[in-house]
Amino acid sequence: MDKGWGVVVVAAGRGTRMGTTESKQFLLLQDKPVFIHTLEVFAALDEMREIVLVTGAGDVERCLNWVKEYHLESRVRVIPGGKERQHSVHEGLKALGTDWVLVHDGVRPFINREQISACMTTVMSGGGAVLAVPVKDTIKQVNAEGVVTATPDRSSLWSIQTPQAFRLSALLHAYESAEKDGFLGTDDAMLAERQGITVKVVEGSYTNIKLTTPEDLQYAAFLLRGEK
Ligand SMILES: Nc1ccn([C@@H]2O[C@H](COP(=O)(O)OP(=O)(O)OP(=O)(O)O)[C@@H](O)[C@H]2O)c(=O)n1
Ligand SMILES: C[C@](O)(CO)[C@H](O)COP(=O)(O)O
Repeated sequence: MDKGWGVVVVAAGRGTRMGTTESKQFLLLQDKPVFIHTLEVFAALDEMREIVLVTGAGDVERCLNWVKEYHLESRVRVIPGGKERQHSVHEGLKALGTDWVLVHDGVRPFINREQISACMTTVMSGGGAVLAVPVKDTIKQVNAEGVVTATPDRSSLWSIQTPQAFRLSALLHAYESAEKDGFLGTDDAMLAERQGITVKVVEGSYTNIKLTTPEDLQYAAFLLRGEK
């Protein structure tokens, strides 16, 4: 029997680039913590059998309190993460018992049901599926002296987002292999690609931003006024 879908929502980072005292996943947008906005999107999907929130060891308790405050306790488990995003995702994957998994950044609160469904549909035809948008700027490779060394063809460049969808067993294997080899990637697909897994992009939206630097907060507030 198919054990369905689970999602790992990672929210164990420190948000160094945001520069706020409070970690960015706990900042309030319209009086609600960023990660709660994110969780609510997944919790509203009936097909999401398991939802695991991964947060800092010292934040588990307050996350559980928020989860209760927003009536998500029957849907969401909270576990501690690790030093890097990859370690946090790995902990989340180990906590799941589903056949399929989505990995999503807790600090991407503008994900929507249609984009999640598109990733789920795509991955079920094989390999992996990641939400992404074509890059809009010209991209240049620049060396340590600030000199341009290459201008890659923009038509083949995509900016990669989350969710990233896989068969759980395949992604777990990729994570174990990366750990054994001491390989650290910046997204989940990189680890799958190392295993020869074909990863497809699913065209998403430029509004599925990752809250990373301070100006993202103003844009997020603007988006929220229009969307929610
Ligand atoms: N050890 C870590 C590091 C990151 N993340 C999560 O991974 C997502 C994307 O990471 P990023 O934007 O880099 O978050 P931070 O690591 O918090 O930011 P920074 O690199 O600026 O410190 C975030 O939801 C973040 O909480 C995590 O769960 N565990
Ligand atoms: C996974 C990710 O959000 C895809 O864009 C991104 O790679 C996370 O990277 P970061 O270095 O943790 O910001």
